[in-house]
This record gives sequence, structure tokens and C-alpha cells, in this order.
Amino acid sequence: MVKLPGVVLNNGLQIPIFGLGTWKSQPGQVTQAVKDAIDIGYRHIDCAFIYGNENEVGEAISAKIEEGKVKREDLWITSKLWNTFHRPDLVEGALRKSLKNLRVDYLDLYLIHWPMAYKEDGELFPKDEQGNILFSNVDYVDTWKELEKAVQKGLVKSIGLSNFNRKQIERILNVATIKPVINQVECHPYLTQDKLLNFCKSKGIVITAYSPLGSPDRPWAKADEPKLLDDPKLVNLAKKYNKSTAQVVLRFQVQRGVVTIPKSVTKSRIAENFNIFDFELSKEDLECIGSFNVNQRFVPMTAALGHPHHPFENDEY
Ligand SMILES: NC(=O)C1=CN([C@@H]2O[C@H](COP(=O)(O)OP(=O)(O)OC[C@H]3O[C@@H](n4cnc5c(N)ncnc54)[C@H](OP(=O)(O)O)[C@@H]3O)[C@@H](O)[C@H]2O)C=CC1
Ligand SMILES: CC(C)=CCC/C(C)=C/CC/C(C)=C/C=O
Repeated sequence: MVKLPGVVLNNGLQIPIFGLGTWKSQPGQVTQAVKDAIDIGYRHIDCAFIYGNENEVGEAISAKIEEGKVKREDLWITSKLWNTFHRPDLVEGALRKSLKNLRVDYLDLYLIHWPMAYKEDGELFPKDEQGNILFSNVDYVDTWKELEKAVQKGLVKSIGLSNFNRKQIERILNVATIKPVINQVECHPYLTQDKLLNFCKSKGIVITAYSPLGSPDRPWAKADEPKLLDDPKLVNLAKKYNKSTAQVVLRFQVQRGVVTIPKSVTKSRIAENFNIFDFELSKEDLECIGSFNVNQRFVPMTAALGHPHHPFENDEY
């Protein structure tokens, strides 16, 4: 079995460079998907409270530990604090709920899922009568302080950010006593994130690429929208390496040191996506894939436009 390479974080811990995404994985399918992934060699599972399936992910994790296939310390489990729990008095409770669902007594990584806070503690997508999301004015800097406390209490080993832009990361760094280890953001050949990646590197923050395959199953995808994996330039490159298009775009990330977490509930694809450690893209082909960037977001979070902390509205990156 392939031993997964790791990326060393600014706190000395190592995150497996490759993991399984679980957004949109149906509760009835995700337990088997996570079990299959662990059998194939995955040791990193990306979860979030808002995905509504942590309990079923936890079933798989505990089954594989009980079976003796893996030990808890062999696994890297990430979860994320949802937008309605940013208020400092709600953070620990939300974290403990994810721990309980996932049946673990610590997380390897806990992220602030988005910089925007929503009206607290009721609906997960609180809306007014017109259907607009109800915002909260809690500042993510105050939320960060609570994540730091969770590290001190031993509930999480590492803490980080997701969907934060440069200015927002800088605000966190100005107050942090524990630095974020990671910023998890959308990243693929149409959104290569070069500027954010360079900025994060300069601050010792690793990038995790979400939606690395272009999130073809995102709920708002239109039937006639072109799919990243069907791009003829990528299809041609894949032929050249005798690999699938998915394997090429995943290898692209891994080769530039970006952690990547493709989602699948299909055993053959879970295996296919993992099978990227036996080939290398040439320097020219890496550059060529990088040149496909068009700053296209598949996850633009338009429902929260107008929020003062929306990360994609006012800043270039
Ligand atoms: N922090 C954040 O805000 C966000 C985090 N994420 C995280 O990143 C993960 C990955 O992103 P996600 O948006 O799910 O999308 P991905 O880019 O990982 O695409 C997932 C889709 O691709 C399909 N697929 C998987 N492997 C292959 C393959 N080899 N060939 C063809 N199709 C394939 C899957 O189908 P099938 O399952 O049917 O096999 C599914 O439809 C999420 O699941 C989540 O964990 C994602 C979005 C936002
Ligand atoms: C509003 C619809 C159609 C779905 C909501 C899906 C969801 C969990 C949105 C939260 C933001 C997001 C894309 C998170 C991924 O990690």
C-alpha cells in the first residue's frame, strides 16, 4: 500500500497531502465510502458540521478503528465550524457536537468554515421573509480566540481557516497566539490561487484545495455548464500520461505542495483518485495546467453577498 506523503505544518504536525472530501456525500453512502477509502489507504477525511453526515462518517471511523485496520492516531480528521456558531459562547458546543458525531475525542484540525457569521444558533441558513440570509456582526477574530482555547483544552490539535482572503488572514495573524496552519480554499486549474498561495506560503500557512475536480455535483450546477474534467486540453494531457483527467488535476495540486481532498462515494473513483503517486507531471505540463487559470469559482457563495466579511466581494485575493 502507498504511504501517503505528508506536509509539515507550522506547528510541526504533518497532514497527509491527500484526503477524502465528504460534502454532498449522502448519509446512506458515506459510511461505505469512508470505509473503502481507509481500506485503499486514505488517512485524511475532510468533514464539516454543515455537511449533515458527520454521524455516518463517524460510524466508518469507529468501525475501522474497532476492526484494527487503523488506530486513531493514524488518521487525520478535519471538521469545520459553521457560520451560525461564530459567537464565542457557541464555539465549544459546536466543536463538541462534531466530536460526538465523529466519535473521536479530538480533531486533528478545526477550521472556521467561512469568515461570515450568520444569525446564531437557530436555522443553519437563517433567512428573512424575502429569502435573504440573516447576517450576524460577530467578528471572526473573536471566533479565532475561541479556537485557540480549544487547542489549549486538547479538543483539537491544529486550527485553521477556510475561505479567508489575504486581508482576513492578516487580521487573524495580527492577534493570533496560535497561528492558523491551513487556509482551505477552492483550487483547481481554472482557479489556481497563485497569489493567495504565495501569500500563505510567505506566512507559513499551507493551502488545502477544495473542489479540486471542479465540483461537478455542486447543487447549483446547470446541466449545460462545461465541466472542468471534460476540458479537451486536460483530457489530452491525461492521454499523454495514460492517466485519467481527474488523476492529472489531482497530481497537479500534490506536485505543487497543495493538500487536496476530492470527494467521491464511488469505490472505483476513490481508488482512481488515490492512484496518483506513481507518475510525475513535467515542469512544462505543470506550467501549462497553471496557464488554464481564469479565476473561475464553482463555489462563489453568492447567497451571502453583501456580508461585510464576504471573502470574494471586494478584494482581489
Ligand atoms: N471549505 C469549504 O468551504 C469547502 C470544502 N469542500 C471540501 O472539498 C471536497 C471536494 O470538493 P467538492 O466540491 O465535493 O468537489 P470535487 O471537485 O471533489 O468533485 C466531486 C465530484 O466529482 C466526482 N468524481 C470524483 N472522482 C471522480 C473521478 N475520478 N472521475 C470523475 N468524477 C469524479 C464525484 O462523483 P461521485 O461522488 O459520484 O463519485 C463528485 O460528483 C468536499 O467534498 C469538501 O470536503 C468543498 C467545497 C467547499
Ligand atoms: C443552498 C444549497 C443549494 C446548498 C447548500 C450547500 C451548503 C452546505 C452550502 C454551504 C457552503 C458550502 C458550499 C460549503 C462547502 O464546504
